[in-house]
Amino acid sequence: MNIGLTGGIATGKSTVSSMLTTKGALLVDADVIAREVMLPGHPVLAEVTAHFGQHILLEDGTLNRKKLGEIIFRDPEQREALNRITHPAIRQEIRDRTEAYERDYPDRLVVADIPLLLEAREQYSFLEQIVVVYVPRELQIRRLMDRDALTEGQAAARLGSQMDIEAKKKLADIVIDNSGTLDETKQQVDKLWNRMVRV
Ligand SMILES: CC(C)(COP(=O)(O)OP(=O)(O)OC[C@H]1O[C@@H](n2cnc3c(N)ncnc32)[C@H](O)[C@@H]1O)[C@@H](O)C(=O)NCCC(=O)NCCS
Ligand SMILES: Nc1ncnc2c1ncn2[C@@H]1O[C@H](COP(=O)(O)OP(=O)(O)OP(=O)(O)O)[C@@H](O)[C@H]1O
Repeated sequence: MNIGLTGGIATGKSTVSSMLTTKGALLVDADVIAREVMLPGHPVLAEVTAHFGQHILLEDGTLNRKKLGEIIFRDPEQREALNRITHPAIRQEIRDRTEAYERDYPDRLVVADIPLLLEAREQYSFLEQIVVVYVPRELQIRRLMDRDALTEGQAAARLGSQMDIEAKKKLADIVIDNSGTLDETKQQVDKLWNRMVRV
């Protein structure tokens, strides 16, 4: 039993996924996997460095995330190049971990938190229900600016790197509206839980 949890940048996926894990769900987090493939020694980081150059590394050989982010959030061609290198490995790992959890824990709900799920829906056909965590664009920009101390321009560039949140909402099986209080979001999460998990 699984769900794919998605939304736009800073719409509240982590907030919702932690509410679900508190209730007993198992989490597969695409951002965590994306960080793992960028660790020194991983072949994906080697390929990224071969494409972008040594200057995207810090002196200790780890990825300079700020620098790579500055390149790929403003240049669509470079972003696509990065996606072509990183996404196949990230997707495979998400699928392997989701299926392993389902096999080992058949009674638990497995939540795969994947920011770019709907940008590549056909690659994620193993996910049963798509849950979109939604807030209107203006609130998304404001929360992103506050959380990551970004200017409005930087925040808008990040939003522009992803499918629009209104389009994602239309593709959802289930929508969680996170524009209210955390308590209001929690109530929707409880409802989703009761619908998915037979206790
Ligand atoms: C570019 C990188 C180094 C920037 O790192 P940084 O620490 O600043 O951001 P972080 O990794 O926390 O990502 C924050 C959010 O940005 C968005 N985002 C990240 N990469 C992308 C991308 N290629 N396209 C669109 N949005 C993206 C996601 O919503 C993500 O949740 C990093 O995001 C990265 O390695 N991206 C490539 C892998 C990827 O696509 N990850 C996202 C989904 S699996
Ligand atoms: N209902 C809410 N009310 C107020 N602030 C909220 C609410 N939900 C989330 N936030 C805040 O908004 C920001 C974005 O939330 P969160 O980090 O969960 O988003 P995300 O979708 O996981 O982001 P990313 O795409 O970058 O991984 C955080 O600073 C979080 O504390």
